[in-house]
Amino acid sequence: MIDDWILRVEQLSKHFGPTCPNCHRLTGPDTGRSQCPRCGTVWACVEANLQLNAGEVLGIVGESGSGKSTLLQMIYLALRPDSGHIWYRDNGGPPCDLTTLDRYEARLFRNTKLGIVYQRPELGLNMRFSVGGNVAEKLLLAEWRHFGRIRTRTAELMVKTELPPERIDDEPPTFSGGMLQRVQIAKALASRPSLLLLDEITSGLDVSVQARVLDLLRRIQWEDRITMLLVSHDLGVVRQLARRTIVMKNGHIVEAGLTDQILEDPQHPYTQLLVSSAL
Ligand SMILES: Nc1ncnc2c1ncn2[C@@H]1O[C@H](COP(=O)(O)OP(=O)(O)OP(=O)(O)O)[C@@H](O)[C@H]1O
Repeated sequence: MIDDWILRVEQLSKHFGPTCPNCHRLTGPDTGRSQCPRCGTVWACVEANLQLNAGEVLGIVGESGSGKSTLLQMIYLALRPDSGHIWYRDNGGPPCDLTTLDRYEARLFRNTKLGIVYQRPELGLNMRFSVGGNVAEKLLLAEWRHFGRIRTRTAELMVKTELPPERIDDEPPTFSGGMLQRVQIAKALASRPSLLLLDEITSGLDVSVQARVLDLLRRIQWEDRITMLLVSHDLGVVRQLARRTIVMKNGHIVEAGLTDQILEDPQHPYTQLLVSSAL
């Protein structure tokens, strides 16, 4: 099981700004800052390491600005890291460093092997396309060419994500908030990705709607054994899905371990604060 990894992130870093010799001393969890007060550089993600095993859900928690989305966007190959590696392997095959892919290879990888769902549906969906059009967009980018098969796959995905298939030609603005998240999930799953990235997908939803989306993800994970990376500022959400969790603060991973253990016996003072505020 230990060796059953599909994604391994090594020393991954990203900053925004010019940098100066004081940056490292003046930023990070000990200082409570991500932004260097001398030169203004934001250290969004610093030397992050993580491993995702096939079929598991890994949670990433941390306050706003701690670097969760930056880390996710680098893994989604939408943001180039400054340094570090993102190793990927299929079924125990030879590892490939995704940071070495050119733009065309990265786009194809993203469209075939990865799916992403955002907090804001307009980031994941084309709001002027119908549900069918959105799923077709993803599948065409993954090099599906047969219209009939695309249509059948869309109807299948709508059933899977508990959307009425007769609404296949309706546009996103006519759906409710919870339904929009399910449309995003349908689109993200279209090409049967190996890894599903979830960025604050239940934030802003009513508690009952949130519970239904989380139930759906739990069922999908159980049925398809799909590997998921779940980003949330809410430990309560992560606890429901993720067996392991990493905690980020000011661009750094400050704690990692089994979610239950983190909740019961948090080690880092910041995690202790997170846990006490979640209780
Ligand atoms: N393109 C950018 N240019 C400059 N700074 C950026 C850019 N993208 C992110 N940042 C900064 O990097 C830091 C980490 O941001 P990030 O969005 O990764 O945090 P987060 O933990 O996902 O927060 P949130 O939950 O609010 O999205 C923040 O200080 C943010 O302002």
